[in-house]
Amino acid sequence: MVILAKGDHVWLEPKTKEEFSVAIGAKVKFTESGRVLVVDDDGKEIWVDGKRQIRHMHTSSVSGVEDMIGLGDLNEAGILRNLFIRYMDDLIYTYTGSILVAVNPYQVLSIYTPEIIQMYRDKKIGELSPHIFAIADNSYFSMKRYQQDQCVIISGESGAGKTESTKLILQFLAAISGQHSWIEQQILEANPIMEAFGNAKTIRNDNSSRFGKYIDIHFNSTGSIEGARIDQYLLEKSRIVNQAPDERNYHIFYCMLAGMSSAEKAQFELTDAKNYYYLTQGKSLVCEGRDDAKEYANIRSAMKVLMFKDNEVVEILKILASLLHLGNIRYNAIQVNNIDASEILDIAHVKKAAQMLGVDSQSLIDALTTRTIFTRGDSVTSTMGTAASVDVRDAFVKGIYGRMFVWIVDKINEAIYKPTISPSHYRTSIGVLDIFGFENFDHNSFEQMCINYANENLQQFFVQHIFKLEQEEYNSEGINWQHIEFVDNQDALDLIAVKPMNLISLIDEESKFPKGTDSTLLSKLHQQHGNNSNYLRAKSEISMVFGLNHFAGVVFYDTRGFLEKNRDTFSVDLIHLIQTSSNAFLTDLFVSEVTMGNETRKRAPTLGAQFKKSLDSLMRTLSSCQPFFVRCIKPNDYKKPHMFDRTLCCRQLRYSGMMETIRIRRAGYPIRHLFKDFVDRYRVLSSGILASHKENCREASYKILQTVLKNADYQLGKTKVFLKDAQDVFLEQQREEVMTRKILIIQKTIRAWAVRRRFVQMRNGVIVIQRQWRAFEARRRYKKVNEAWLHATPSLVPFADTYLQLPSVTPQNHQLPTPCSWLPGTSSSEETAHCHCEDSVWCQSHDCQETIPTS
Ligand SMILES: Nc1ncnc2c1ncn2[C@@H]1O[C@H](COP(=O)(O)OP(=O)(O)OP(=O)(O)O)[C@@H](O)[C@H]1O
Repeated sequence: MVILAKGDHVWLEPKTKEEFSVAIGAKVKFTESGRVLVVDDDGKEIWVDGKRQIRHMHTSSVSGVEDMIGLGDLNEAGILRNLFIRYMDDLIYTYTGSILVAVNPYQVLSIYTPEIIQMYRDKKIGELSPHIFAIADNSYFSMKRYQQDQCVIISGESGAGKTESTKLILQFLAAISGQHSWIEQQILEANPIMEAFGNAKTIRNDNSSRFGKYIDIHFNSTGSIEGARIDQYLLEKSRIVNQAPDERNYHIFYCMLAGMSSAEKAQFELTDAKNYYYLTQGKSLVCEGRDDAKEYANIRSAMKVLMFKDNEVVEILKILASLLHLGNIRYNAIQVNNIDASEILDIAHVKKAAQMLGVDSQSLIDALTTRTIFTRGDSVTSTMGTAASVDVRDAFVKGIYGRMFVWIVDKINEAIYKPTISPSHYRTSIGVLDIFGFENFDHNSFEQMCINYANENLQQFFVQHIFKLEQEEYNSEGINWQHIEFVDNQDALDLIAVKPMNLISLIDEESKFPKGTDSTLLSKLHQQHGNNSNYLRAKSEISMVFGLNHFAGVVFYDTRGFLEKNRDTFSVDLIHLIQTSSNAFLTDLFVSEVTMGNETRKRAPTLGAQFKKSLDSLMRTLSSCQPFFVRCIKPNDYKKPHMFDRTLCCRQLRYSGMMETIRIRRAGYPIRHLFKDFVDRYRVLSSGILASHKENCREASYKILQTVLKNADYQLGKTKVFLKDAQDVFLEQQREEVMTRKILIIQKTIRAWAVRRRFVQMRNGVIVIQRQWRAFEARRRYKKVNEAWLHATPSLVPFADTYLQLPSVTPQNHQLPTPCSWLPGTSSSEETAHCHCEDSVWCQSHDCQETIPTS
């Protein structure tokens, strides 16, 4: 066990090694033989004996640092603790090199005021405390200075604060770049619209974005905003027809029903939210802290700012209303010619939906309850059971909403995107990517695979960038870095989407194959990739699951529903129905399908292919930019301030790829000290080295390294010493040993000095007491003798001459003998002092021969 003293900070290894358990920080409260009492960071008191691993905490981890690259304990535990102690002090932002880690405060902090925006203007990263504004400012500064496009990649899991961070960056850029122009206003106003149609209340986040987005802000040569462009990715469509308990559908539905006037509601034949099946499955109609009616007014005014025409808004509302009416359709199971079929009992909802969609009610009923199959030019119509009918209806609704969402984003882009006038038109941009983080749920489906594929791409991009940064530092310091290796995830990417017969292409192929099912897909995947180390087969043969070894861990995907989700199309009957629609807005949404006719399934690009295409384009854009990374961390699942769930945070840190930064640094020379700091800290290890300001620090550092590490694999750059972890640990140990020895000498000397000083004080005190006491005694005796003499002499005087041969003495001329030299008022610096009194009578009565110590 390490030697510990009260007040020492230590790392306490977890008792059991679970996936996300890491060492916790603790402070020694009490020590006794063989065990110590510590108080850990959660406030728990624990007795630790030799059985539990405990190690010293690096001084940098004790009170936290603003840039975690400077942490001596640059590992998960160190990072976690650093974030924890800062978070508890409301310091939600921390750097890891150039990466900003933002922990969601779940409270409004006064750190985003206009004054703070001004404060962060033209400041380098690290000049002020870490802040999202510092990232925004640096991207703006780099863009202007290097005339290069920039991007900020914001990632994190749901509720971690990505959308808030995106908004803050936009707010900062609008504030510092512009003159409060119309275009800035339009860009900022795009957000409420996108949030209304793409955000919803989930159990993790009351305002969860259910799509990914990339907002590219364009600047002119003077650095003013001249436009923007928004790309959206993978809207969660299943939410429109299905909500988990305590969750809501997209905000727009509730806002619309809460904010519409009665006349407007009557126009769309709408009532209250509680009356719609699509809005009530989660049994959560309201969202705490959100005023849906007020939001509706904001959305409408934002739509005005973004040039949505009144009739377009009406068409959107009409479509939304039609979806709600479609959701209320109930099916009844029946048999037609002994075949399962379904019928719609209450056709009032159908009528309302048909009216809004501009189609004939009976055609709508037919499209929702029957299916047409085309074989060799012939068509056969068959009935559908209730389950199939519900699926068709839901697919219809999802298809309409999904396309309308794309239309709305396009409409926003129409207002805010200004195409370049000529090839010589100067334009640079800052893109902000707010994208779903890595997902691994109990049940993962096709969407999770796409999301995780996107994250694999971003991880690859991130790792390459970080590695590049490392290389840049090594180059600028003149360090040889050739042998540094880093783990990249190219194999996983190859498996998912790059190499021939990759997963996405196999899924695509099977989606287009008429007899393709989820089972046939799974057996093809097994067959093709069964031997790939990144591909995992489920243990049970009947399981519909396969696993992928992602950079952040293994995820198992359930293939049930894969093909249907990937096809992302709906029945030919519905396409035909739309073709007949008098609602131009609706037919416009389906223009590509309508022109494709019966070939939809074969020719329409699948969801996987679309996603891959847009992701490839995104990656190309990002690759041409100078990137900044913001990793948002959700501190707890309860949306509460000052609550830090270590396991949850550890998982996010691992998934965020931050550990990869650490791994890359570890592969090289992770520990760097400026020469000056190195000399000041380790000069005790080599004799004859003075304080840094009196030395040539590079030479002094080399001398120290030679003394302690001899010719080990360390390097000296131009300004820093580059060390391996183990070397740093060894140096620290050596320093501790030397310091312990020196401290012992200092302690010994100080203790001896203190004891000696106390002894001398006491001895001097004793002498004073002795002296005073003896003086007092002497004076008392003298007085007694004197009095006795005075009494005795008058009675003896008459007989003096006759009987006694005494000198003639009278009371009048009587003189006292002189006191001894050691009486008060006399002093001597000699070792011993003797009485020098000449009066023998007096001296004998005072033991004048006694030796008196004087020091
Ligand atoms: N910097 C912040 N200051 C105050 N509150 C914040 C901050 N960041 C996030 N929050 C709070 O956390 C909530 C969730 O944040 P946000 O919507 O940005 O998460 P997200 O990562 O975008 O989630 P999702 O992926 O579900 O969209 C916000 O509604 C807000 O209440």
